[in-house]
Amino acid sequence: MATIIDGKALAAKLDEATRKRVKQLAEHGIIPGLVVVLVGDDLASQIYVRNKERRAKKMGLHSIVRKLPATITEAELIQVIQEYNEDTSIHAILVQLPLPAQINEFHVTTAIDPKKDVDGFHPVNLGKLLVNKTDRTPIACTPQGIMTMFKAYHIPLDGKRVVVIGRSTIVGKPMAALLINANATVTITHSHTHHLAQLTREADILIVAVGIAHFVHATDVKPGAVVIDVGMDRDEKGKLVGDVDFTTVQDRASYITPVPKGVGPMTITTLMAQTVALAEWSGEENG
Ligand SMILES: Nc1nc2c(c(=O)[nH]1)N[C@@H](CN(C=O)c1ccc(C(=O)N[C@@H](CCC(=O)O)C(=O)O)cc1)CN2
Repeated sequence: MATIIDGKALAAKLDEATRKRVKQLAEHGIIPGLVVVLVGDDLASQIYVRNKERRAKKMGLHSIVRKLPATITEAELIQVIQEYNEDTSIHAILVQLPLPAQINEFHVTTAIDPKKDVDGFHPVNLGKLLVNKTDRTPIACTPQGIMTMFKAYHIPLDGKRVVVIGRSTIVGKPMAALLINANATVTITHSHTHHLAQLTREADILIVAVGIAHFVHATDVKPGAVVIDVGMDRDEKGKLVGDVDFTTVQDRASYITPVPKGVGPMTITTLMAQTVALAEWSGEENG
């Protein structure tokens, strides 16, 4: 039976450390400022943004949620981002994804000042990650949160075979770069990958970010593998479930993340920590 990686408990522990850093910054008159831009009325995004706002306030951050209509043009949205690029009380800018179809995600993420890009999606920050120059560089929160889980649970990466299912900019690609930088042997797979199960069955660590409920079954997993579930799906009864069939896979894996209370809380915790880091880095530059 696998050890369940408790993302919620780990997140609470890390939040404590971040809260201490917020207090230290306050002694220097700095309150880390985070703006979350929410475009449109996607229900899941509204929930995630509300959770982020709650956590930010609990941490003592200066938190703004900027809600914009689904009909906004790309140029108007970029103008809003520029407003926050110039606002010295804001250290971190996050545009909640997905965006409405008329807006090009790349244009929007590129409009964010790389020094305020708390999501790490700006090409400058992604590029630094790729060349393993990550000092003072924000990194995509979900993959970074997963790396923190590996460290906390003493899961070795050096020389391990890792299979990532999913090639998104939010998870798959930065996850692969982080793992390569940690000397793992990484295979990224996606919807066009042939014979996927052959690959997943060879993985020491399997990271699943595909967006399909219970996509991975016990027979897809190597006995003793570490299984990380990034999915946030609904089953036929509307219950929140992951991309991994937890009930059967937990008997085969050595470690497994649940959904909820696995990777999700670590994403928000990493967002808080990175907001504080951006404020610290900006304070060092200005002081
Ligand atoms: N700009 C970004 N947009 C999106 C990101 C992102 O990292 N940056 N990631 C996802 C959504 N996401 C954060 O925005 C996110 C999703 C879920 C959770 C979470 O804590 N989930 C809970 C369950 C919540 C529930 O009950 O619905 C859990 O797993 O326990 C955190 C963050 C897409 N957009």
